Amino acid sequence: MSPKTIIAPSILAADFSRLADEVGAIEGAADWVHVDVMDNHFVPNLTIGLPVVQSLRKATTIPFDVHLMITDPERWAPGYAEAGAHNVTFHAEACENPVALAKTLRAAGAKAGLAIDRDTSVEPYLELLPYIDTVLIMTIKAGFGGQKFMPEMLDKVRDVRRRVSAKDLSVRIEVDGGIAADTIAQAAEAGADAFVAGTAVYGADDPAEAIRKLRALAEAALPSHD
Ligand SMILES: O=C(CO)[C@H](O)[C@H](O)COP(=O)(O)O
Repeated sequence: MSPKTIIAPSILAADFSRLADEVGAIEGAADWVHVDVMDNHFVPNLTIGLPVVQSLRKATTIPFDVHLMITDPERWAPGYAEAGAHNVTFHAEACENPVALAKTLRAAGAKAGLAIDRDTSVEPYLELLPYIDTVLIMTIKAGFGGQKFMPEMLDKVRDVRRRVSAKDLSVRIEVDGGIAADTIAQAAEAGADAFVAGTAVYGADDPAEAIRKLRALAEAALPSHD
């Protein structure tokens, strides 16, 4: 059975020279490792790509939650599924046919995620929910860690949660950007059940303890979706 709440630390805030150790520090505490892939086209920042993900996959048993902030996800996303990613999330703004790509990812053995950036309305994508496994709502503008959480993005979370409940769908609602001890409860109350946290985990003295605290705060605030 899947856990009620997913905490997914983002390695964007980790020390890239010691990635295997940084992932080791959250083993046993994190549900997923969130891997931010940026191409300096879709977003004005450049991080890591497939070779690093393939190597890091061998260093941990924690499922990978790959977030592709790239153009042309149709070309690259299947490779991450083949590399063993649990979820592969691509951006709605970068993809012409999200349902087709979701099918390809599922056929390659991964869950399919659809990400919605700050300036994109979620409304046109609600009808696609039956075809995807995770909706990732950006609570910042995609591209950089350490930004301030935008509570106004939570209306999108509420809209998705309403549709998921109304249609009795099995879709995770993930939030990403500025998630920390002082913001996670609001996101959980709005209906999120998966939480990406970079700075709040890797900026803490004890990343595993930071995850436990975030989980407790989220679960205390989580409404019942039954
Ligand atoms: O997708 C991202 C940036 O585009 C990161 O996952 C996100 O910013 C997490 O970092 P932080 O918790 O520090 O905000």
